[in-house]
Amino acid sequence: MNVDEAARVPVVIVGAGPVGVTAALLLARRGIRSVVLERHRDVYPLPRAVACDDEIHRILQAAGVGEEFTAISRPAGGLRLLDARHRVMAEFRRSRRGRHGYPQSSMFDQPELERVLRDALAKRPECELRGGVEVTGVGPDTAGPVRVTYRDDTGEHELWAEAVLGCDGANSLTRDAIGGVWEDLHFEERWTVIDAETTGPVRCWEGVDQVCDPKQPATFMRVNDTRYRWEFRQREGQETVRELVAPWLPPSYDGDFDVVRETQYTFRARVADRWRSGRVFLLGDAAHLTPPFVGQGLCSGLRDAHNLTWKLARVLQQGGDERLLDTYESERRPHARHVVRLAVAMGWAMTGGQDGAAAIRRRALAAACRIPGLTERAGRDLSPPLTAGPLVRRGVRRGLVGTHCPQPWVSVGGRRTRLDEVLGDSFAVLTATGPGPSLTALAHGLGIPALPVTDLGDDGTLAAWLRSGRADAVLLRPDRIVMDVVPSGGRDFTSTAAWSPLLHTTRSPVPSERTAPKSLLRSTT
Ligand SMILES: O=C(O)/C=C/c1cccc(O)c1
Repeated sequence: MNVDEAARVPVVIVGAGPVGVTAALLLARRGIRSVVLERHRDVYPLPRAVACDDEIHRILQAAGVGEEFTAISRPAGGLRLLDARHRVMAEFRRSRRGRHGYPQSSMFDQPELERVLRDALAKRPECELRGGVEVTGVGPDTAGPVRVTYRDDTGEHELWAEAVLGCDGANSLTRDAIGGVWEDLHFEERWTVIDAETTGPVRCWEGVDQVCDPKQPATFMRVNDTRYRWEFRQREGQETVRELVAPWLPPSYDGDFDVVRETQYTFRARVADRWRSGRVFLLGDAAHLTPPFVGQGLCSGLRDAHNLTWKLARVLQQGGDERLLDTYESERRPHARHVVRLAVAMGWAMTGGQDGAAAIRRRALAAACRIPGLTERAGRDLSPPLTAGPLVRRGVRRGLVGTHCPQPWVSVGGRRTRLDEVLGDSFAVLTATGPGPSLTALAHGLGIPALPVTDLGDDGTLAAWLRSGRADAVLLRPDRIVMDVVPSGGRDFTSTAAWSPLLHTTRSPVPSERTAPKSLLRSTT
């Protein structure tokens, strides 16, 4: 293999959409350089994704743009299912303060989010964005660096990367390059998506409405002060935009109403059958396509970026165990598949059948949604715990393992901040009371903080959370997912022997931007 040394780069990211740029930022904050290759020269100006959940806001915090995202987003009230006459059948309320420390659901304009991400990228010396280029080849993936070829105005070029992240969307060239094919989860419908600006009195609430009318299923939401999104399943002899949106406007409304975008989409439910070949990975729409009915398409992509980047950084920079990389697909694929299936189920509730049985099913759904607590549980389950694996050590009880640690505000050294800022970007142990000698030794050996939650000055969230999982301590991964627990009354983690080899590295870590404060690391000695 003839590798041009001047063209070597640790990571090539194909695609500068939100997933690709977030991945670049997350790698940069761990000191990993990347080149991002993008077809368009600038941010694509039209709206697409409009919603995300609090886990995603926390990921954006990890990427360094949490506050910027707060500034361009607004908390959303939740999701309602309406019948054909727009009467509320069920309501899934979202809190303004979710477990991740942010509103459980937020609305935003995708070009604004992309601008925030690109501005952050431009400030990173570790990242280089090459816009206006067409990627022409990835791989083949053999031992050693992966060749990526691309074309621009000046001709053909190549890069040699330690790893390639294919964030190149539904028609991914990277997916083809690794021989990935779609698994079809059986949903395919043509919908019209309308984004409009108006200062008129649009009939709406603070969340998303799904109109469960098999004759004309529709989605509606307010995105910001003057921007609205409608989605309608296409039907024979479709009406004009003004006819379609008429039920949301006063009769004979003749004020301002500007259609920012009207487009036809085929909503599909698909998951790629493989997400990785050697050091080539698929993320975002290259790996999964989610109908938009639960607002999770982009969320899944950003979860991919968060899941993969800490593992990749550990392998590339610290000589971490290659088996860490196997866990990307084994953790993310079932999770994304679950979310796609949820979206399909929602689509079914909105569109499924016009016969008597379908009407009864819809009434049963509405009745079920009135059972106290059910809608909250349904809301939480949008992002299920990770399935068990080498980095998710689940024993007999499911408990906290595979779930996220909540992120309350904490006070450390007189400074009030969010928990993740204190824990840093590495592993961490949280204990209900002071860590005993064996946990102290373990944390010290791994160079990670071991913190009694009683020292963190939060509002009791963390202690209550540990109690709820009957855990005396948890081992948190860098993505803040619980990897293992010390059960109440136990002395040690349930399966240290199984996971500890995966945590050891052959090189000392390059300090990440969010290294836990020295004072906290000292508390383990
Ligand atoms: O479940 C929620 O809070 C939001 C759901 C959502 C968001 C955006 C678009 C949708 O069709 C659903």
